[in-house]
Amino acid sequence: MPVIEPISPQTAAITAGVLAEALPYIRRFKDKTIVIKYGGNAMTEPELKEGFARDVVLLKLVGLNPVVVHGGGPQINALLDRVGKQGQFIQGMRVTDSETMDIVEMVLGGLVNKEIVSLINQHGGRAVGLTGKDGHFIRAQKMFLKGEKDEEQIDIGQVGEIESIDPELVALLDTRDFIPVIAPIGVGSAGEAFNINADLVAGKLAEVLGAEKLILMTNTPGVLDQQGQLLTRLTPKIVDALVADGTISGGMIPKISSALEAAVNGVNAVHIIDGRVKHALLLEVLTDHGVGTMIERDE
Ligand SMILES: Nc1ncnc2c1ncn2[C@@H]1O[C@H](COP(=O)(O)OP(=O)(O)O)[C@@H](O)[C@H]1O
Ligand SMILES: CC(=O)N[C@@H](CCC(=O)OP(=O)(O)O)C(=O)O
Repeated sequence: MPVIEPISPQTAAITAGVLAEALPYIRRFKDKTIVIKYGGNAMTEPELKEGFARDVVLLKLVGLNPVVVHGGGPQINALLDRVGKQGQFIQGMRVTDSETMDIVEMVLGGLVNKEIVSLINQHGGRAVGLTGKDGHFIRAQKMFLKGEKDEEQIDIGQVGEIESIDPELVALLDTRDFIPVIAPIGVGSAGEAFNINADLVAGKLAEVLGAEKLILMTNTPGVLDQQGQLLTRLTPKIVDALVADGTISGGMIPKISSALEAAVNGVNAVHIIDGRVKHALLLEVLTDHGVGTMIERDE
C-alpha cells in the first residue's frame, strides 16, 4: 500500500484552488488545437523535459489537442562540435551546407524527435514523430536573407522558407488521439531536405490548423527590453521599433516575426514563455497566471 502523507489544510486549500481554477480553461479550450514550440534551449534539463512531456499528456487527457513542434539548435551545435565543425548563424538562421544539413536531419528528425516522442509515450500519451518529409506535408524552397544594401541577397545554404503546410496529416493524427511531434525539416520539389527555423514552422502550422493558441517556449522570461525588464504585451508597431533599435536580436528575430504573423493571420493568442519554469505550459493554458509575453494584433 502506498503511504499517503497528510497535508496541511493550507496546502490542501491551495491545491484544490488551483484545480478548480483550471475548470473554465478546460471548458474553453476543449477540442481546440494548441501549437506548442519546444525550443532546444528549454530542453536541456532532464527534469524539465519530463515535466514538459507530462504537461502535454495532461492537456491531451483533459480534451485539448496539443501539437508539438520542437527545435534543437544547441543539440545540433553539440554534434557539430563533436565532428569538428563550427556552427554559424546569420540573422538567427543557421548557415547550412550539405554536411551540416545531414547533421541537422540526424539530430532533429532522429535524436531530439524520438526523445520527445518517447517521453510523452512513457507518460501515457500516444505521440507520433514526423518531419516535413512525411507525406511531404511541409513543402519548402531555398531561403535567401536580405543584405544591408538594396536587393543584396545572402545565401545561407540549405535553409528553407515554408512554401506550404498540408494540415491533413496532423489533423488525422489528432482525430485518432495521437499527439503529433514535428521536427522542422521541409522537403523541396526534388525531394531534398531543408533546414527550417522551428519557430517559423510552429507559427505557420498554427495558422493552417486554425489553432486557438501558439505557445513558443524558450530560455528567457519572454521578450525583454534594454533594461532586461519583461515586456508583457507586444503589438506589430512596438516590435518593429524594438527590432530597428536592436533590442530584439539573434534567435528572437525569427521567433517574434513568426509570432506576429500568426497573430495577424488569425491565431487568437500567441505567447512567448519561459520553458525553464516548471510547468510553464500548464500555468499558461490552464490558470489565470499568464506568463511571459503576449503578442497581439495592432488595434
Ligand atoms: N529582446 C530580447 N528578449 C529576450 N531574448 C532575446 C532578445 N533579443 C535576443 N534574445 C535572445 O533570443 C534567445 C532566444 O532565441 P533562441 O536562442 O533561438 O531560442 P530557442 O532555442 O528557444 O528558439 C534568447 O536566449 C536571447 O539570447
Ligand atoms: C534555419 C535554422 O536556423 N534552423 C534551426 C532549426 C532548429 C531550431 O530552430 O532550433 P531552436 O528552436 O532550438 O532554436 C537550426 O538549425 O538550429
